Amino acid sequence: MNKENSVQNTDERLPNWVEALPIKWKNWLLDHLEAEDKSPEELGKILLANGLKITDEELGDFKMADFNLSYLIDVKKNFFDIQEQRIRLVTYLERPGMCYFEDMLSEAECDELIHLSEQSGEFERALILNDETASNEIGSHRKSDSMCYLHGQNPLIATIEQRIATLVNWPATHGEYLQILRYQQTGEYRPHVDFFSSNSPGGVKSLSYGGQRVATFILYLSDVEAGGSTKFPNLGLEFKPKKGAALLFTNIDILGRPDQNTLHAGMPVIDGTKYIATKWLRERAFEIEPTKTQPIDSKKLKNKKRGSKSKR
Ligand SMILES: O=C(O)CCC(=O)C(=O)O
Ligand SMILES: [Fe+2]
Repeated sequence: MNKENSVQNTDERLPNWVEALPIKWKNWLLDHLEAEDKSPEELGKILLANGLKITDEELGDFKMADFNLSYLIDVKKNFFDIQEQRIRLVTYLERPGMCYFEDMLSEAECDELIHLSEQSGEFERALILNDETASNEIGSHRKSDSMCYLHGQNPLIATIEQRIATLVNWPATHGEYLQILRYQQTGEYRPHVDFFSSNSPGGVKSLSYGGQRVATFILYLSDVEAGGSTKFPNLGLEFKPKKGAALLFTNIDILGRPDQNTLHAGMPVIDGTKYIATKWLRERAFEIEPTKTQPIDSKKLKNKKRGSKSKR
């Protein structure tokens, strides 16, 4: 085949990321699309495995079009050694993509994160997004306190963000600020989904900050005497909080569409206090202006930004 022609005749139905490929790789891909029974995504993976370098921005819709659990985690492996921590992959589900890890954080890290968060004096009643008004409000179906940390705000946060990023092969910048939640007795988060709807003012506003929440990563910072599990009613699955463990689940299906099967709840705490940290992975880099931030209010985040600069 004439290489020049093959480039000009690019099939309009091909995903956008094909256009971003260097000419040599693009020709290879077009040739193989004709000759083999493989999708562009499968061929794209072969290119990546063979040394193709492409920026995250260019890769954007490739990730979305081909998003599944194996994109984030090599589930053949039983453990991952990252930053002197041996993280054990205990169990996983293909669809929706879900992984349960133990020893994601050490006991000392869990204790330090709880201590730092309590000491900050920043815990406030957690808010929920009102899809219609696009504002964040107190709601009876979310009863917990929350606070959050900016990217790399202190060495512990930087370490945890980097560990998550390495584990799931997703840049730390492409995630929301790490949120800490505290549920006291009777605290709960009734069934909800974490993805945003593109049909509501609230969803559209949230999507404008870095795109969809492609996955949720929950770190369990404490054991809880009774109650407090994370329950997926459509899947018949329930995870009890275990100090240092973590749960990863994808919020979109393999075609990039929000997955209703990810409906989940933080069940009422019956005895004890439940602390978790949540990192939502976004399609793109996440950075929001202090005045637009959620759930902490603007003044606090401004002070935090000043504070974190002077401390560094
Ligand atoms: O508390 C839990 O186990 C789940 C938390 C949760 O779903 C959330 O913060 O979005
Ligand atoms: Fe959630």
